[in-house]
Amino acid sequence: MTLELTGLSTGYGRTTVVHGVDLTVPDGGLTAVLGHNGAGKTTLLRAVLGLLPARAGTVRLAGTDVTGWPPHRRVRRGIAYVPQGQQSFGQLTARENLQVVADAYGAAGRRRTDEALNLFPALGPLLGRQAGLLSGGQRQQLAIARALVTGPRLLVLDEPTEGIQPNVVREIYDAITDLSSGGELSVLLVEQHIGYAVEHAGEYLVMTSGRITHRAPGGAAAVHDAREAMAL
Ligand SMILES: Nc1ncnc2c1ncn2[C@@H]1O[C@H](COP(=O)(O)OP(=O)(O)OP(=O)(O)O)[C@@H](O)[C@H]1O
Repeated sequence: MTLELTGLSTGYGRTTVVHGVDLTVPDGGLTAVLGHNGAGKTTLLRAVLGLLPARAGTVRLAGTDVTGWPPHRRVRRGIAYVPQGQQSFGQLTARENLQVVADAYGAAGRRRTDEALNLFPALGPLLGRQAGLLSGGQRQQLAIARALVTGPRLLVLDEPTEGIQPNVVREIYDAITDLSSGGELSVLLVEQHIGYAVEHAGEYLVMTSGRITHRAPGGAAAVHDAREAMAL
């Protein structure tokens, strides 16, 4: 599902944090937003989800202007959001974390649970373990798997590899790439760590102090330029 932001501004109280952002995630595409701490990346995602109102500009999903829509309506339209910090229900097992979502979707939920577990095979042996006892990387995989059980058409990921060891980062990116290359799911990704994100992105954007200061096609050859743009 395409996402198009035009001139999007948002913020908190009297402070505008995100200024006039133009961004597109094409159908089945992966767009990455890079930026240092405090650049406004999470704030941008909150406006995409409708958790913060737009102060200017528009948010379009599959061509529909959803700028005034509340979050639950956007979710019904097909957005799934995985916030920063590998959140899960810590007291529940990994299996129960998936089930609470799957139950709302009946047979489709069960089928999508199986698909998500195929995508993250490391979770299989851990299903009986309390989510709070999983490692950060395992919890992140569980959080993405749970989002997938909703059957999204646009997956919004906030720093999915923060604090996660490199081999697990690779597993997570392999899964994300599998998903977006299937053509049915679009991905909007926020990252501080550049390598994998730029390599896998169709387009990447650098955000500095709430503004997009650089944008270019992604790919392995683009990683060097992205690092330079981030260093400016
Ligand atoms: N709930 C809030 N109320 C007021 N200001 C906030 C709130 N959340 C974030 N901010 C401010 O908005 C600015 C952007 O924060 P944001 O979390 O969007 O940055 P970020 O690029 O996602 O950073 P990080 O990479 O550290 O997560 C910061 O100056 C931050 O202090």
